[in-house]
Amino acid sequence: MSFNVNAEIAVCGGKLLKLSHYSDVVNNTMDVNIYLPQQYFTGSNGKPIPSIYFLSGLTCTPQNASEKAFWQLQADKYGFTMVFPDTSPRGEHIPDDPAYDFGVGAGFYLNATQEPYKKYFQMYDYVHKELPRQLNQYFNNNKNPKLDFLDNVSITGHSMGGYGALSGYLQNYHSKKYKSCSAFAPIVNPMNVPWGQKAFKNYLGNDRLTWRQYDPSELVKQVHNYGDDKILIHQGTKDPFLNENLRSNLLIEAARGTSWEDKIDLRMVDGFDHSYYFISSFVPIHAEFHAKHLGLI
Ligand SMILES: N[C@@H](CCC(=O)N[C@@H](CS)C(=O)NCC(=O)O)C(=O)O
Repeated sequence: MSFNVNAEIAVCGGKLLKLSHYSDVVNNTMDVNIYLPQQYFTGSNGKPIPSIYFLSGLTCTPQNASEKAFWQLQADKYGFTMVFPDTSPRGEHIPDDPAYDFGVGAGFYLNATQEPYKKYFQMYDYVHKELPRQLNQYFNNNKNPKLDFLDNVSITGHSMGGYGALSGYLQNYHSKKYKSCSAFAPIVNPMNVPWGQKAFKNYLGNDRLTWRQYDPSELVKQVHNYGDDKILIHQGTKDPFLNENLRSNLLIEAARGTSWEDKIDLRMVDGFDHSYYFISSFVPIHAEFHAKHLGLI
């Protein structure tokens, strides 16, 4: 398994690598950006450098967050690597939809079971399994890890990617795959909102039972929080998608009476919209939250 280095860009104290590689699970070439913090170059006291995976929202490539979220300053401050995966496979041959909310740029971080999507849209296995394995192999040659992509890792994301982070964290909660999870303006209950219903119906079929394995508001009822773990969420009050598609209060309601009650720290922030102006404003708080769980502070 190998990566092509398409660009190596000096940012803050480290380097942003724009990579592409072949994914066997999505049967396609995938782009991914990695920010290596300054500690990678100056030394991290012999400890492997942990990673945070940032899952982006609808229409995004790995570039949006790399250019506009300002994670790099935080990565240098605490000493973690950032991984920015793409939101779907891309290319003329990838089944798409005329609208921005489905198909290319809208993989919804799940494993499609329906034609014609299932051959390529296996984004759950890609993000949570194959990509970390391939990164480990490429950067560490499977020994003496200098960069930790597998064990001491956390996950976050925005909008569709916020849902992807919550869903992936909860689905892998019992194996402690992720040390912590946060989200910016996530779709918290995809089964019950238009963006999610369109995606789940087309990728997973009409049987709503199969949708539940991915829905954060269902997963909080199924997955027991045995470790007093908290999830951090920021949501802007002037987000144009809040009332129809994001509906963050539904997660709080779903968690009521479960082991996640009072464990979801939803912070409604006055006047913020859905954009990277909003995301970048709260990245420092999320960075500190994850840095604590990754043992960096
Ligand atoms: N108005 C957007 C709707 C989609 C959207 O707002 N996407 C968010 C994620 S859900 C985003 O991050 N867009 C790219 C950006 O702001 O850089 C479009 O049609 O492109």
